[in-house]
Amino acid sequence: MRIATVGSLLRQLRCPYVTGQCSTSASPAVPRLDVWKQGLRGTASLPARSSWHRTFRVAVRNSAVASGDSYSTAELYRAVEDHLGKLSTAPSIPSLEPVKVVISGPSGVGKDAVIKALQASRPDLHFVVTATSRPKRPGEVDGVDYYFVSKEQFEEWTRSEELVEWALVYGEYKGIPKAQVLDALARGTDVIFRLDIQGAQTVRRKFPDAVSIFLVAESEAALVKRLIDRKTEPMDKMITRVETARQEMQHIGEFDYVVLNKDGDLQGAVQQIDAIISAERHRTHRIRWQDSASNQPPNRTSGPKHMLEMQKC
Ligand SMILES: Nc1ncnc2c1ncn2[C@@H]1O[C@H](COP(=O)(O)OP(=O)(O)OP(=O)(O)O)[C@@H](O)[C@H]1O
Repeated sequence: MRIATVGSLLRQLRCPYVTGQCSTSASPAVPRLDVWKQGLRGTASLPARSSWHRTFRVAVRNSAVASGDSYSTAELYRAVEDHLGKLSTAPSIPSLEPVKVVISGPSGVGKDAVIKALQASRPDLHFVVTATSRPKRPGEVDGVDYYFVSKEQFEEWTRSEELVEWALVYGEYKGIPKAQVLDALARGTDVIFRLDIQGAQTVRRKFPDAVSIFLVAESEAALVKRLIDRKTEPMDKMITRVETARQEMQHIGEFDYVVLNKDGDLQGAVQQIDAIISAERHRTHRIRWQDSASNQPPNRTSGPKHMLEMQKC
């Protein structure tokens, strides 16, 4: 039996030096290259369903020997490096650009409820804490649900441009302090914004790559029932909210996704939002390639000359 190293075999099998026949086998599971060169016959089997550099087996036979031989993983790994140059151990995904997610929808649809439930299941996300001048509702915690600040303090922040966005909504200020957002993004943490329609428009203008989700109830009637049950608004304010909600529904088309927050199925809405965030996290344009100024994956196609030659056969 005549045994060659994989490297030397492949060198011998290079197509330009082959005299005689060069063909791939008919079996799609194990493409095979049969080569005759003078007195030597070589067979390279390339298992197609596994990572070829780990399982690549080469049996070399001269015309007198019927069976092949196999090599250890380390030998094969070395042979592959021999052939293609040093294999890179750099991570395939160096790092990912964090996702900015805007969750919006009409008043009473359940933005706060959804975000609270999402917080419990996704502690890895940064949930932007909005600052507001409205009074605290029972059960709300300063710094957790909102930063509750005075109108004077809020106006001072707007003057010193310390807010990503802000608005006067139903006579109260609401806005997002800048520092927490920039800090989270710098740490590579995904950021979730909870915003009304107006705020969502501003944030999308400032962060055009933000992913926006519009939350809806199953009907206008269901939305009003939620507002009534919440017992936080007097009748005149509630009517204003419902009127505004009608106008806000016209903006659905500006958003990337719509999620139904069905009555009694808060978790269903949370799961859908979770799935959207996960999918968005895996978009290829979020990969930050560190070894290229153009943010492109490194080019590793220059090495495998023999493989390319084999494919040409
Ligand atoms: N899927 C649901 N099923 C039943 N009730 C819900 C659901 N989602 C939210 N709610 C209830 O509806 C009411 C309104 O929800 P929430 O306060 O979260 O709305 P919101 O969109 O944040 O409103 P606003 O913009 O006015 O602050 C709350 O009492 C909440 O508990």
